[in-house]
Amino acid sequence: MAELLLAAPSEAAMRKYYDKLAAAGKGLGVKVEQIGGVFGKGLFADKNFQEGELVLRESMLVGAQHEQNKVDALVCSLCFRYVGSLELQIGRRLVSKVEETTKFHSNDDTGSHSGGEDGSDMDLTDEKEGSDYDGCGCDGTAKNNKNISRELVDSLLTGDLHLPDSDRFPLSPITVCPGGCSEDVYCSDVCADEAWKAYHSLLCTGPNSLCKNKNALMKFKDHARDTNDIFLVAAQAIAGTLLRARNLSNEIEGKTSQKGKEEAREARDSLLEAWEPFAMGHKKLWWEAVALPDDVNPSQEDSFRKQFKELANESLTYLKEAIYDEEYSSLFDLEVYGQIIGMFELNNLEIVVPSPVEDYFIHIDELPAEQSAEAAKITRPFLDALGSEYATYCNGTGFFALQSCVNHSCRPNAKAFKRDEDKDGAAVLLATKSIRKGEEITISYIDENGSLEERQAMLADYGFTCSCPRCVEESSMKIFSSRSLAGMLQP
Ligand SMILES: C[S@@+](CC[C@H](N)C(=O)[O-])C[C@H]1O[C@@H](n2cnc3c(N)ncnc32)[C@H](O)[C@@H]1O
Repeated sequence: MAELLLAAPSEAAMRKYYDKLAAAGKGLGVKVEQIGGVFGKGLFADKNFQEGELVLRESMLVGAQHEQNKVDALVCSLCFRYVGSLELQIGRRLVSKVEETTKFHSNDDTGSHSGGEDGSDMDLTDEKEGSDYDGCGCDGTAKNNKNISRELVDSLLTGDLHLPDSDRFPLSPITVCPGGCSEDVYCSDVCADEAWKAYHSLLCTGPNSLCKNKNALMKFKDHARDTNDIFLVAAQAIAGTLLRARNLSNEIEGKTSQKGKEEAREARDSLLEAWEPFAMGHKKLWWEAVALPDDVNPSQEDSFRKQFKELANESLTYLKEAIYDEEYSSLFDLEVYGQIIGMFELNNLEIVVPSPVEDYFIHIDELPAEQSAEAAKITRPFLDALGSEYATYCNGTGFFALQSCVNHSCRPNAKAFKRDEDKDGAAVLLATKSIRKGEEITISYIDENGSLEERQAMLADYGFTCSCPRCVEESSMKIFSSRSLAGMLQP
């Protein structure tokens, strides 16, 4: 049965799936076509696009914010929109800094802040001469930061301190997880409900979770956080497929009363249908897809790949303990797990959502001089305490049905670009030149300004040798010129 999940989909199945997406209004004006050869399938224009026009805006199928980014940005777990308030976003970031400072300067007498009575002209920092982070063992970027008191940070967290003009940057109030876990928050009931139905009901560690072994689930999550958070995205794919397959089976069961063999066939058909979005993605086993880092000796390649396989096996063992379902056992096959993660490795999109915190400080800076100076009396200490990290964005990784079909070109006609209205985790592509109906839509996975050799080296990390028209032209020019040179050198 696992072989069925691992098999490449037929062209007819592929066409049916992408036509279904088009009928559902996904990717208006584009279509997926089989190209063949090294290119596999690609995304094509189904109408003419002008330069600068939106080509694609698509929500992710599965995805997660990077674990280490969670303190920098509190976002909806489903759509990645910032939530809460600006004060909360800033306060959360500063808590960890205060903790770091307390840890490393626990013997310092930094005192409490000395503010004016009304708070309007107070010096909000706890800065002490020479008390910057220098030499405290924090990371390099923190060296520019200035200290701030825990009380002030708390006033941001509790909402007691309202920053000037922050209401111009409203964020959606936090919607908590319906399962009662504190790991995931949402921007609305709609997102909370969608995530719950799509995968979270099985991956929630809260009291209402449908996971049968929360202890194992917690171990699975800890393992992913300690090793590679791509496992968390893979778990969404497995849990989502499982939930969809169960629902489809229930629907069929409702229509028929046949038992035995028929039931087994229903389970298989439901699983294959539920697996469809992942069946379509370009895949390779993860431990075979990861590029060999420069610092690993090629003679060690086998053991390097074995370690990745072992890591995937550990992760899958925990996940199995947590949510295994005998009826859909093939979903928990190591090769299937390896293919899912490999698919993310080859197709994933790094998601970046610009921060309202950055927009806010820019806004304060750009206010008329007097207003800006007045506001800065309150905001400057927070900006100083945040240091260069004030502009840190939300980032994560996601898998998208249509965007994952876009091939690379060193002479692309589109680019991934977030417009002002794209303050979420959607994938957005804009045309960088006019694109005619029927033309393939391509983006550059790398900085395409380098030489042929530089580009090929960068693309080696993506696991393929580029065969785009520019590379083909430049390679043949190179062959031609080296042949001419050889001819000239011949006696
Ligand atoms: C994100 S996927 C693009 C969709 C893919 N062609 C498919 O069939 O699903 C990236 C993979 O497409 C292939 N590919 C994309 N651009 C290519 C290029 N310029 N030259 C050769 N292969 C390319 C490589 O196999 C690469 O790993």
